[in-house]
Amino acid sequence: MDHLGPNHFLSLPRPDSLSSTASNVPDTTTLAAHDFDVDTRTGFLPPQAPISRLPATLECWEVVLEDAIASKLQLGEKPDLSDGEKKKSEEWRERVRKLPILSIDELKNSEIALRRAHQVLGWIMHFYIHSMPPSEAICIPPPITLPLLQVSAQLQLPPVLTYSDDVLYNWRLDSENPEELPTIAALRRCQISFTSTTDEAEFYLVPARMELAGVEALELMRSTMDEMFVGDEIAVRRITGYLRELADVIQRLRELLLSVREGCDPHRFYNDIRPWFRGEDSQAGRKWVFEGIEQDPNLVAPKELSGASAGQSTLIHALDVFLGVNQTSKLLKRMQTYMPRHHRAFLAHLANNPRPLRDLVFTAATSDNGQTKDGAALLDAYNGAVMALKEFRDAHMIIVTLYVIGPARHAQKALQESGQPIPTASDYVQQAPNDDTIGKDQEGLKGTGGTDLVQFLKGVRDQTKEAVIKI
Ligand code: HEM
Repeated sequence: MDHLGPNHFLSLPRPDSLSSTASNVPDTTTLAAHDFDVDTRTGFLPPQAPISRLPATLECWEVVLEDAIASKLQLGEKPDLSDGEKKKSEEWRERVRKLPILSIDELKNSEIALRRAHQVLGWIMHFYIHSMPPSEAICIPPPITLPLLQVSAQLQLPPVLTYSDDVLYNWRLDSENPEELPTIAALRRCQISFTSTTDEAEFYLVPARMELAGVEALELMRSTMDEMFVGDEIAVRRITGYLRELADVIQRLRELLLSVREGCDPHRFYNDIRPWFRGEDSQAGRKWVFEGIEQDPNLVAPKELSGASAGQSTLIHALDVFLGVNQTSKLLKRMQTYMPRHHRAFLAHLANNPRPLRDLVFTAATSDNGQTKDGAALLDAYNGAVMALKEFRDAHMIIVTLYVIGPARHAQKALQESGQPIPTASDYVQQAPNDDTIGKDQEGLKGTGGTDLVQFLKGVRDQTKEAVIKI
């Protein structure tokens, strides 16, 4: 934490979130709610490289994670695992079970150390679960259960790898200078990965670069909101300009998204990388049992755990909220609970804007019993930004087809030919039980063509398009 200024809110002593009503504890939560942990230069990414080591007393977590990476643990579901690989993986899991149960008290004063602990413990847990043979029950041992659940409670995050663990706080710079800000060009290395491949690193770095490109969008949102406060004719003209710029930024986000094809091979991604960060809800009903949870009466067993997804990127949700796109998918909403709480607060702040952009556009475009020139230009700029977001989602569907649906069909065909059981659609999309958008029909969920995933993404894309204002 040394590199953050002493007045940065993340440097202040943090209250124990489980006992924040104590009168002698400084309440920094209000302060945090004002700051939102959004940097004017780096947006939702932290301005300085995340720490890469926990305090010395927790070193054994770092070491056991390093071991997993160095020994190239394989997915337990791989059909062609050698006896040596199986043994190596069982021995590593044995080491995890024998770890001491360590206290997290030392971390409680540092948001940044807590983040690293969530990341390291989450990564160990995913290695543990997904290196197991698929026939075994999933029991997470107490040395992981207790600190992971305690750290997660402090951060108000679910005890599972999230987008913040694998993207927001998972990069490093080549520079020796800890003050150096990340740039799109400089983001070339991640901190932790399952496979140590450049494909996996690119899968994390592409969205990180998008977060940086999105800083301009956040700035445009802020300027727009300032102008909306004024609300006169000049403000309308300025907002028109900002919305045109916003459409360009979204267009750049689209190009960056498509650039994932340059560094990440779709079949390697689908077969070797993606299975590692599956959550409990993509495990065909295999429950995750958190052993030892009863040892801490403050802990509660999580109800549902989805794997990490860029769907948890606050930036994309912020674009929806700002433009007034009415997203009704419960899955999309649920993804917000996987975001850092300050970023969730940022979304809530945007959503509670007393002067919604759409209202202004509608009023300006319909005033004077007809379209004024300025009103018509604003309407055009607004619709342009909405359509840019729709085109971003079209591009995202191309990526999902290339990286998930295509390889899934390929794998399914190979399985059919080999006579083995066919996977369910839960392999393709994180399920939200009773979600309004996906898989109402359980038969549909059992389909193997990824149709539910397509329906979900199409639904979100179509709702974006519906935000276009027609007068
Ligand atoms: C190879 C790259 C990618 C793949 C394979 C992929 C796959 C998926 C999948 C399967 C979903 C459905 C929900 C889930 O299972 O999590 C999803 C949703 C989503 N992804 Fe991606 N994704 C990729 C890259 C990205 C990037 C770089 C971003 C932007 C930072 C992004 C943003 C989203 C968003 C916002 C959603 C929620 C649906 C929406 O708002 O349109 N994805 N993605």
